[in-house]
Amino acid sequence: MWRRRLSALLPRSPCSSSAPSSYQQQHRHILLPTPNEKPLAPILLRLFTSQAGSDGGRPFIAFILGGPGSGKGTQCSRIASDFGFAHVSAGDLLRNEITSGTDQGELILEIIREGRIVPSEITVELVRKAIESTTAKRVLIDGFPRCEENRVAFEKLTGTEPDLVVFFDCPEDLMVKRLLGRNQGRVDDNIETIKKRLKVFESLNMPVVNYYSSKGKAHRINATGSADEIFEAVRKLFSSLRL
Ligand SMILES: Nc1ncnc2c1ncn2[C@@H]1O[C@H](COP(=O)(O)OP(=O)(O)O)[C@@H](O)[C@H]1O
Ligand SMILES: O=c1ccn([C@@H]2O[C@H](COP(=O)(O)OP(=O)(O)O)[C@@H](O)[C@H]2O)c(=O)[nH]1
Ligand SMILES: [Mg+2]
Repeated sequence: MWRRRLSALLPRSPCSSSAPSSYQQQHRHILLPTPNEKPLAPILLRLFTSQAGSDGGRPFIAFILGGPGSGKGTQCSRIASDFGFAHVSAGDLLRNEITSGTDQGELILEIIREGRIVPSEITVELVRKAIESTTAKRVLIDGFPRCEENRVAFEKLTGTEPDLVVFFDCPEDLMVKRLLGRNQGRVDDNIETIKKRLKVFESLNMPVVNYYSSKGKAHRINATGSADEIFEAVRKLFSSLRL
């Protein structure tokens, strides 16, 4: 099921930026069913949980979403060590392509430098391979899908949907502050690129969160406290899963 041809499956609309409407900007939290830190659909969740991670089938898959600097990577490391998940960071997979100097590395660097979204053909393949090559029964996909086209491409290629989606909700000023203090020498952690990434987040990432919210799969976590405080909410959510 993982080996269908991706180019034939991609939807027509690419992941290009378009400005969010002022309604979307002002009401993005309302688009989520109920802002809370509890599972929105425990019954559905159990249903999916029982289908994943067993008998050589696919692992349990959790998409971890949120704006740049919302703390996805930080919380994923903690979930991985406390709940036995493999941590697949889409951004790290793309950066590995750059550092290993693959054919697509230059294109990826250019796109990341500009805060845009790498074509689905590239990212979905990297994510699929990472999921396939892990022996873990539970996998966190950190920072993917980044747009509706990514989501559709992933779901068609793999024939599967995530079992769980976590959305780290954080105000922009806090995300900017964290990114400017990240100090990892990233080409995209400068104020010009950060502004572009925030626009891309609102216009292209949020529709993915809203899509999964409408299906009762997305769980909003308030990402404003300390990393410890946020992880308390995360721990509650993951403890409630039947893994
Ligand atoms: N709750 C928090 N409070 C303060 N700083 C944080 C918190 N969570 C993460 N950070 C820091 O903010 C920066 C961005 O966090 P990171 O986990 O890389 O976010 P993301 O993967 O969403 O971009 C990092 O330097 C990280 O150490
Ligand atoms: O599925 C993905 C994940 C990342 N990126 C690119 O990689 C950058 C860094 O992503 P990462 O998730 O590492 O950034 P974070 O949100 O964690 O700061 C993004 O801005 C995009 O340019 C992408 O195109 N598709
Ligand atoms: Mg990250």
